[in-house]
Order: sequence, then structure tokens, then C-alpha cells
Amino acid sequence: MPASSDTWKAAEEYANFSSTKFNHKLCTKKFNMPLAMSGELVAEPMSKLLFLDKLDSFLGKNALLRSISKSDSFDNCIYSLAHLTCRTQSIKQNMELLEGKDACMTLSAFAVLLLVIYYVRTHCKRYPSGPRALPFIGNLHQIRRSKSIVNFCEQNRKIYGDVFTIEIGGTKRVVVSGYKAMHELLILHADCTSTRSIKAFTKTIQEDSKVNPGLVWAPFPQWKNIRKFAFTELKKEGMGKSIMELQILEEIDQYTSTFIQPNLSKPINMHLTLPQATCNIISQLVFGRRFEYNDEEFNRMMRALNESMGLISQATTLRNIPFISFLMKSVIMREQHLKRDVMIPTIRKYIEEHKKSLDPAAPRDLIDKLLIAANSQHGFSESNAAFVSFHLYAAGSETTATTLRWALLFMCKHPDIKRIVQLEIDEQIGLDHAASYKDHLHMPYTDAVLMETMRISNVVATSLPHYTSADIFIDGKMIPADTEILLNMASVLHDETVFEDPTKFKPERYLTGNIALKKQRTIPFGIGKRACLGESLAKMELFLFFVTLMQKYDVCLPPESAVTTDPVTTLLNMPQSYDILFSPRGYL
Ligand code: HEM
Repeated sequence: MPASSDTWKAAEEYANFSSTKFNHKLCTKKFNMPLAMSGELVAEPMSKLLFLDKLDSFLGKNALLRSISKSDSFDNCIYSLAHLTCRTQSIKQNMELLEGKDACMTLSAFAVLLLVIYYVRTHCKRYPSGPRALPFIGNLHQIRRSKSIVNFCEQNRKIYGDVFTIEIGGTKRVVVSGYKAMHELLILHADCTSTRSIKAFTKTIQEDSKVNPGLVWAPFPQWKNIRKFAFTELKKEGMGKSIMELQILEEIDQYTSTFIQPNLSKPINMHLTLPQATCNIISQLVFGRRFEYNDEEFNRMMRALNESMGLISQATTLRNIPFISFLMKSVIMREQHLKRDVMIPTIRKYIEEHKKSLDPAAPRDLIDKLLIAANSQHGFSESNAAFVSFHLYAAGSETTATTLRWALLFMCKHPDIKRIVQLEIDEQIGLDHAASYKDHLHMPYTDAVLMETMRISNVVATSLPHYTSADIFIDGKMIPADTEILLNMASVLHDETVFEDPTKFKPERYLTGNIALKKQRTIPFGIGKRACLGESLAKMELFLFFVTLMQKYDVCLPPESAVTTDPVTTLLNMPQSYDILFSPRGYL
């Protein structure tokens, strides 16, 4: 539709007073304006209000058009108004051609205007640039081609920088990479980025989260109280402190005597059994008790937890593909069943048992404290106590067990490094003493091996989703409010400007050069207000488990094993499932 001469007159008047280049070529292309009008005019600035007033005289003081101008950038506003002027004028002309000013036509014209306004508004929400997305599927095909979201983010970071937008199934998400941008996002703008949204993940979680947000999915104001409470009380219960050591060592003892027969002809797979041990350690804090590995109810809960993580991962992918999202229903129904009929009822049963012997004057564990708070503090409830416990199990057991499995795999792949670790253990602890967490202070090599394991394995590769609660600028780019943020953890953990040969397993990197910088950039637990709540516990568990296993056993892969250190990415970056052989120390 050619622009009317009136529109152009307004635009030229503006251009005559404006210091910005009024890009006729763009207008010509975008609004099909006559070529004769193209060319660039450069002139002096003129106020936005003055220009709008001039356009108003063509548009007849239209309040709706004015409202667009308020919400838009100046340049966009000009284009939008010019566009709308063309449309309005063409509607006018068309209406004049028709006989009579029929109300129906007026309404249609109004509807067209509303549609145009809607289009302008929705398309003018500015996101940082990013890889071109296809209709409906967005960037899913490129993620598939890159083989993982981690590779995809790293490839596009090279093109679009530390802040770029991707689209998955019609939803725009902003990927933030690099320590500087993450620091800006999660620390300097913590108040606007520390919320998670019930929009994240599946509908099941959304629905449950409204009533029982637990801890991980709790939105910002509610989360603050629950997190503070859980963190303080878990610390009092011994999280990350020496009083917790005995319970962890006891669990390791139970695990090794149940599952490890040091027998070179009998490989074992720790994928399903290790989370039982790490889950039991959390149980000690939450319920003040551990469960026997052959306890059927406990096993049912562990199997359900494992399956449910896989289902959430599947549902998250399916949710992103329009038209086939109906397939997600069966996945969700199964996940819902596992949570509502297996995991939460089991936890509720333990809570009921606790209630019977609860002494408000002498709380024994986190559950007692949550029950007392449910009766006395706003924002706490008995039903949410079950979800808080569930979130601690879900967030803390598989992550720690997976990291430990990575550490053992690296030891099998690097027997020279394993020998240095064992030498350090022999020198600092000996063969007969149980390890203590404070030993890590004088075991720099073993400490470096664990740090390198966490760095390279990047277990929670895109962290947990954060949401913006206001428009913010990161690295000079605007991220609109209510946007899901993906944290590209590999951009920090595998940053080659800090870690030379970042994909090589080299623990000695933490013993030379700028060690402080390397430790600061090793952030597998995230940073900021919403960083991992269980970091101190996880570090203690990893050290005690790893050192005890290396102290007692030699490890290797069965000769026929084809396992590599390429990760399998689901919700977590996992090692490939592998069998491992344990033998008594010195046997190999
Ligand atoms: C090696 C083991 C672990 C790793 C790598 C890990 C990593 C993470 C990461 C990356 C986050 C998200 C941070 C963010 O949103 O910015 C997180 C959150 C969380 N983690 Fe861990 N974690 C581990 C172990 C644990 C343990 C043992 C516990 C339990 C005591 C735990 C409890 C939590 C909780 C409750 C949250 C949610 C915090 C919140 O939303 O406020 N994690 N973890």
C-alpha cells in the first residue's frame, strides 16, 4: 500500500528536524512507499512530542495510536505510526468508494486497527538477537543438529555474544553466557532474577507449585522465607559441618559392604545404587533416619524418583514441540502418578509418623521444625513440608551421585592421576584411619581432582531456570520482564581464557597459575541468591565418599568396556552407563 503524500510530508517534516537518519529505504521496503521518496535526510533534532503532534493532525487525535507511541521506542513509533497512517488512509479511501458509511464497515476498520496495534505491540517486545527461528519449532532443529543444548549455546555465543535469544516451540528464552554477564544477571540484578516461574517445566509441576511450591519452584517472595528457614535449620542439623561426618561415613560403610565386593571378575553398575546412599544422607537431615537398602518402600520411592527425572526431561522436550505436545500427556500422567501416588504419599507417611512423637520443645530434625512452623508461621503448611522434603531429595541425591560416578570414571580413564590421589591419601590419612572432611585442607591434589571433576562434567548444564521480574539490561542488551533465562554453565566452566584445554581432565591446573581465579570460576553450584542450597553438604559427601573408595580400592573398567567420557544429556549431564571393577588396594 503506497504511503499517502500526507504521511510522507509528516515524515519529511520530522526528518528535517531530526538528527537521526530517517531511513527511507527501510520505510520504502517495509511500508511499500514510493521509490521516489527514498534517499536519506539528515537534519536537526526535534522533540518526540512535537513530531507526534504533527502526525496527530493527520491521524485526527487518535488515542489508541498515542498509546502505542508511549510503549515503543521512538524510531519504531515513527515506523508504526507511518504504517498505521497508510492503513487508516487506505481504509478511509476504501470506505469512500463504498456507498454509505455502514456501521459494519466501521467496526471492521476498527478491528483491523486493533489487529495492527496488537501486531505492533507483540512484535515490538524487544529481545536480544539470536539464531533465526523457524515458525512453530523455533530453533529445535538446530539444537538437534548440534547434538545438545550445551553445544548449541556455545556455537551461537560465538556469533551473538554473551546474551542472545533462542526460541523453543514459540517461547523465547534468553541464554546468558560468561562469568561477567552471569555475575551482572545473578548478583547485580539479583532482585529481578531470583524468581523461578511456575511456567517452567510441565503442567504438573505448574499445578502443584501453585498450592505447594516446595523450595525449588517457589516464586520469589514466598521462596525467601522457605529458603532462609530450610538453610538455617539444615545448618543447625549439621549440614556441611563435622557433626554430619559420622553419618556420612556410616552411610559409606553401609554402601560398600552392601554393594561392593572387591572382586575383579564381578563388575558392578552404580547408576541406581549410589543415589540410594546420597538420598539416605539427606534423609538423616530431614527425617533423622536412614533407610535400609532393601526397604521396599524406600526402593519404590527411589525408583520413582529416578523414573520421574527421566519423564520430566522427556516432557520438557515434548512441551516445546507444538502439535505433538499431546504426546506429552501420557508422559505427564505417568510422572503425576509417580509423584502423587508414590513419592509424596511415602513422604507424608513418614511425616505422619513424626507427628505422633513430635515434641515442640525439642525438635529432632527438619520435619519437626517444618511442622512446628506450619502451626505458627505464615507461609508454612504441613502439605508444603512434604514438597520441601521431596525437593531436597530430588535436588540433592542424583546430582551428588552423578558427580561421584564422573569422578570414578575419570579415575578409571586416568590411572596415573588415580595413583597420585592414592599416594596423597596414604601420606595424609593412611590406610587405617577414616577420612575426615578437614583432611581436604592438606590434600590439594585430591581437592583439585574433585574440582576438575565438577568443572569438566558440568552436571547441571543449564542450571535451573531463572525468570526476569522486570526489564533489565545485561551486557548492554535488554531482556524484557517475564523471560526465562537459560544459564550456559559451560561458558564459564569450560572458558578457555581461564582453563587451558578446557575439555581435558587436568587436575593440576588448580595447583599452578592464577589459582584464585580458577577457583572463583568453578561454579557448578551456580552463583547468587538462588545458588545451590546444599553446596556444603555436597562437597563434604563427595570428598568423604571419593577418598574412602580410593583409600580402600583400586578401580578399573572391564577390558571389553567401550564407555567414553562423552556425556549423556537429559536433565543432568550424566556419564554413559558403565560397569566398574573394584579390587583391594595394591592388587592391580
Ligand atoms: C554435586 C552436587 C550438586 C550440584 C552440582 C548442584 C547444583 C545446583 C545448581 C546448579 C542449582 C541451581 C542454581 C540456580 O538456580 O542458580 C541447584 C539448586 C538447588 N540445589 Fe543443588 N546441587 C548439588 C547438590 C545438592 C544437594 C546435596 C542438595 C540438598 C541438600 C541440593 C539442594 C538444592 C536446592 C534445594 C536447590 C534450589 C535452590 C533454590 O531454588 O533456592 N543440591 N543445585
